Amino acid sequence: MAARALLGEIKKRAVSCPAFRGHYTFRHGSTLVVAEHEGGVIKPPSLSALAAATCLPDPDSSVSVLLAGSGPSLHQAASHAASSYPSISKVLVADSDKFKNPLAEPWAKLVHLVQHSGGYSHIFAAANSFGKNIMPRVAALLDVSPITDVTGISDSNTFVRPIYAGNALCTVRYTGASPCILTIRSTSFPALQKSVDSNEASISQVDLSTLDEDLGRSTYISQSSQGDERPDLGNARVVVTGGRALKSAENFKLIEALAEKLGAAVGATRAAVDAGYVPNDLQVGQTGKIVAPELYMAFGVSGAIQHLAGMRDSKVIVAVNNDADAPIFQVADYGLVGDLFEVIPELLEKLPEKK
Ligand SMILES: Cc1cc2nc3c(=O)[nH]c(=O)nc-3n(C[C@H](O)[C@H](O)[C@H](O)COP(=O)(O)OP(=O)(O)OC[C@H]3O[C@@H](n4cnc5c(N)ncnc54)[C@H](O)[C@@H]3O)c2cc1C
Repeated sequence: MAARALLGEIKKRAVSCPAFRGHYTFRHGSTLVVAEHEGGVIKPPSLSALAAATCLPDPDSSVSVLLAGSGPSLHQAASHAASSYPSISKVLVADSDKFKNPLAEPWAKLVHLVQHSGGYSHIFAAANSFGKNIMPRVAALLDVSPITDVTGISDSNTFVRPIYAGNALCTVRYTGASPCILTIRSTSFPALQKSVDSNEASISQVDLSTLDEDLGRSTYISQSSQGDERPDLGNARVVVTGGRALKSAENFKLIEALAEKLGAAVGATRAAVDAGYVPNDLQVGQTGKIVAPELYMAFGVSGAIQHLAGMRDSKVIVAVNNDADAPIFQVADYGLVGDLFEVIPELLEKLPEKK
């Protein structure tokens, strides 16, 4: 590629990637994205990891995506990925019951196997429960140090990640051996969009004949999550969160009723989770989920630093608290000093019925 065209291509990538913070440097290699799928499509957090992978400023690099599991939905997801996203050059499919559930041991061995044959320079996954479960084990098997929770990419070896519960951003340079393993904060990289142009990435089956038979000691038992009628907390456009002030699981139903009316996901503080009002998969914060919805409504939430770490990137924050000095008001765009037991019933009464 002529130098001018090459530079143009790199600039184009930089412009299309909002989290690209860097200079135009070169790398040589290819990238693997370990992705989750559901219902025949790649899940949104993995699409964010794919978007991040396209931010690496090397026009000659290729992005492969690894999908694993079994059944028709795996193959549907592979065809969909291969035809919908021009930035994907190859889809690798590992079809086996061993990967039906996201258990870290078999998945890590799979990624290790794929890395062995592909020699990727970078391996990406979302920093959600899937990526956080699998990638540290992959890094240990490959004897490299992972960089977690990346929010920005400066160049192919330099990344930005939050520290001190999101109160500071740290720029880190990876100087270890290949591959560079990264987990990506999905809220910092808008999910890769489907293209109207048709794409024909190749689809290949991963040869599992050399996969280690000993796939670890963990056994999958079951998975429970919020009902299908509610949007997923990590990707919802609106989140309604309740804190300790709700006082009981029974009262927390007020938050659920409001979320229902707004078509929102329900969130909770750790204090509300610890008190048993709601299960811990609803916790937002440093040790819970990181969310960045268009609207975040917090009721009876003090705004502890560990909670803010999980929601401060929300576009509009609304807080209702009966203490005018509550720290949540420092990050809120709209604040109401009031009693949530009066405010929520009034909102429920005045908001129109969900269509
Ligand atoms: C290592 C570590 C990790 C943590 N991780 C997380 C995390 O991921 N997520 C998280 O949320 N926390 C986390 N925490 C806990 C965090 O420090 C706080 O304790 C927690 O967020 C407080 O929850 P809260 O706001 O519901 O409760 P409180 O701090 O008790 O606040 C309740 C608020 O409700 C208001 N209030 C009371 N009654 C009413 C009423 N009737 N109407 C309106 N307002 C009312 C009060 O004024 C108060 O501001 C972590 C702590 C540690 C040490």
